[in-house]
Amino acid sequence: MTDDVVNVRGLRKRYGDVDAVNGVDLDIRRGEVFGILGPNGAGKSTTVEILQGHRRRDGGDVTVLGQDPGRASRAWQARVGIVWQDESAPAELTVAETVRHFARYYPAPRDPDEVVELVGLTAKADARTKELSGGQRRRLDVALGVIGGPELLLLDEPTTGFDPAARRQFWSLIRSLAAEGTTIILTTHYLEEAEALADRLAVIAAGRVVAEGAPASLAGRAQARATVHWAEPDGTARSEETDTPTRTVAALAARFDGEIPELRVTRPTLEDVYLRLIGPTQLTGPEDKR
Ligand SMILES: Nc1ncnc2c1ncn2[C@@H]1O[C@H](COP(=O)(O)OP(=O)(O)OP(=O)(O)O)[C@@H](O)[C@H]1O
Repeated sequence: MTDDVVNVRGLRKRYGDVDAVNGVDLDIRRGEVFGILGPNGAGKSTTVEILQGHRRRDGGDVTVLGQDPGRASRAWQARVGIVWQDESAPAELTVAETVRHFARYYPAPRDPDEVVELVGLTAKADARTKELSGGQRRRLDVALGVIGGPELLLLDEPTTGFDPAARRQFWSLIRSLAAEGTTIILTTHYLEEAEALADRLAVIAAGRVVAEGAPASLAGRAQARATVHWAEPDGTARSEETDTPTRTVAALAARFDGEIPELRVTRPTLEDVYLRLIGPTQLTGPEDKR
């Protein structure tokens, strides 16, 4: 018996002559925060839409919470929460009214006041949704995604347009949902966000998974050589790639007889490995999306 919430094998989706998803495999475990990265047009949103049953696939096998999303029941739909890009709540209702309104669609909803509190909108509970800032509106979208008490929450680029403080607050919201046992799948273009939140990541490029793993070890990152940087007494910047940075630093410390000027030891960042994975052809610019 597997404890996977999502199993995808050979997923394919074609729009006209565009292979949007071209053989994606994914296994996502219960309770995991799973990040999907990839350049514009890579097939991330299409994949997430298929997982939610919003879009039909052209090929492959997909199981989400034990069912095929293409043929899922209403009861199954209540177990999957979703936060789309550019969601819009009814403009004239207040935050509290909107959340209570959406709660009625679910057989076993969470407490609306508790959900408003969870997303940090208690102070805005009586504000009309049209009076909310972009970040506050996004929090309301998340509230609507979780009001049904989903086992699986799908978030497509949830923090686009957030200021840095709002993004941090959103991260703690995601962490508290994960701590409650919700499985979370999110797409993002923010590598820092992927690194902060995801237990595992998949990088999708041109409709395929090109790498998968924990952020710290993705694409051999954990085994990558370190680079030791320092400055010579005349100010010349120097660096050396090495498998044994401690030994290099010790040798430098002996040579400098104490503090090593401008000493830094670096390893490839997630952005370094990501850019290498997606390859130069993906860096020519964002393609037209729809
Ligand atoms: N409804 C549609 N009709 C036709 N083509 C589409 C449609 N939706 C997506 N596509 C195309 O499918 C490909 C994958 O799009 P998708 O939205 O899944 O990418 P994405 O990885 O989510 O991109 P982004 O990071 O820009 O949101 C793109 O080439 C896009 O132009």
